[in-house]
Amino acid sequence: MVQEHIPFQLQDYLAAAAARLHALLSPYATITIDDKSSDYFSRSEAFFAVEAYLGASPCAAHARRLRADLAEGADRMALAVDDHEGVADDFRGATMWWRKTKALPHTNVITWSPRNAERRSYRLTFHRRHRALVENAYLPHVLAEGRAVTVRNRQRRLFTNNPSADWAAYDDDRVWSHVKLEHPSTFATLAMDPARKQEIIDDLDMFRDGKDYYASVGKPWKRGYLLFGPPGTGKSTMIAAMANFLDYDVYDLELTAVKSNTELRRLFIETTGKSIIVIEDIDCSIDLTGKRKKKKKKKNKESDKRKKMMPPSDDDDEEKKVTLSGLLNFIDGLWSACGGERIIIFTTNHKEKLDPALIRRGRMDMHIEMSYCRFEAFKVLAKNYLGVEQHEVFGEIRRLLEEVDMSPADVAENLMPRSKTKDVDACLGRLAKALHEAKEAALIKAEAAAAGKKANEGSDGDDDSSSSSKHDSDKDRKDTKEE
Ligand SMILES: Nc1ncnc2c1ncn2[C@@H]1O[C@H](COP(=O)(O)OP(=O)(O)OP(=O)(O)O)[C@@H](O)[C@H]1O
Repeated sequence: MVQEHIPFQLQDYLAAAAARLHALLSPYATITIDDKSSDYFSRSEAFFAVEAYLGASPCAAHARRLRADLAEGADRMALAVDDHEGVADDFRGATMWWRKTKALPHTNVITWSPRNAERRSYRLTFHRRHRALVENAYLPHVLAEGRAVTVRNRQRRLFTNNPSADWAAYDDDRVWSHVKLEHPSTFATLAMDPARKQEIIDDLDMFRDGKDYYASVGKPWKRGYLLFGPPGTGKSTMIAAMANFLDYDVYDLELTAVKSNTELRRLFIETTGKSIIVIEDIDCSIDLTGKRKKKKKKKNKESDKRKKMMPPSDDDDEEKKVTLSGLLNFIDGLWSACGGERIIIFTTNHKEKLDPALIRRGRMDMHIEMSYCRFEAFKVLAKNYLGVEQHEVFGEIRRLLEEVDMSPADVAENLMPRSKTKDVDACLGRLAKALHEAKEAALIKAEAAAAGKKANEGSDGDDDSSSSSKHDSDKDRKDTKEE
């Protein structure tokens, strides 16, 4: 055992002596960037930034040996300099030499994972007189460019939660599955009031660049948005536009598949930064009447006793279910513990059904109403679907959209060309016709409702008499009984 150590110690000693001698004589300096960060277990961000920078830099064109890798979900291969290959990069008249090295560990070191068996690093060599340039300008430039390349190559993902019963079926106990996020919606194609749209874009911009601001005011770096409005007004479309704008992943949380607050916690912990967590139709996903249920439970002591004698099951254990308070806890506390840069979005068609605690500012910071299509929103759709910004029927459509509530989804469907030869007149005419029909239908409905109300008022009077006659007959029966 001792004998085995000697050659390595000697090797290390000789290597260190040679390095000292080289440093004394050579006019060059070197900087080494390892693939493991100082805690050894996590990946070094600097290493991957250098890798991405060199792979995309024109200097890589001179490298003879490159490595291609297809990152998970990426569209095209990313190139990187291969092991033991060197490239020269020119920066403000100074030459920077990069070499990628790979070191095998000493054979008597036991590694816990094959991935840790090899250590790679990039070694940067430069003339000593460029030391300040390298430290103050070149390395920050490599880091910024490398990060930008990584973001450009990154394929965004749409995650959905696996039912907990399936978690054990995956090797790595995966709680989320994902597909590529390819929704084409952007703020340019989103039809809504332009001023409101700009407000949302500014808010997202502020959030994305607000790391230091959030830290300075002592708030976790997260933001909540509540999207509410009738069906087809673009709530899901807005989420996709936000994700595309921010370049974030989306976690679509199906709350009805989550059995307990514990599972909910696990799902949240496993989300990553730069992501949007979405709970659609929140009013249908969770029982917002937790308090009332508890009261009911207290009253029902008999059934509780019976339940205790049965084997425990998740289904009938109220405490184990996802509760409003579980959700509130998660929003408030948990994610400050699992890193920042997360957005949470709730959508609902019925804002009034939501518990005020769930949507108060601080939890849902911005409430965004997605409403029926008005003229400004229509203009966006007309431009997107038909490429027109002006037309003689615009005036008529404007008037109708002020009188009729039609969702952007319905307007878009009417504007959609039915053949490859885009017949603008036909599409706009179809929309105008649909709006006229909707207006008429609304009138008829209003008239029917008014007539119904009138009839009700009339029959209310009758009802009174019937209830009084019912009362009389009840009284008669009672009297008969007493007799
Ligand atoms: N504001 C909008 N801008 C552009 N397109 C829209 C808009 N609203 C709806 N659409 C179109 O209608 C379709 C349906 O809209 P979306 O699913 O976003 O509505 P939603 O409000 O989420 O509906 P639901 O409440 O039923 O889930 C979208 O695919 C899109 O083509």
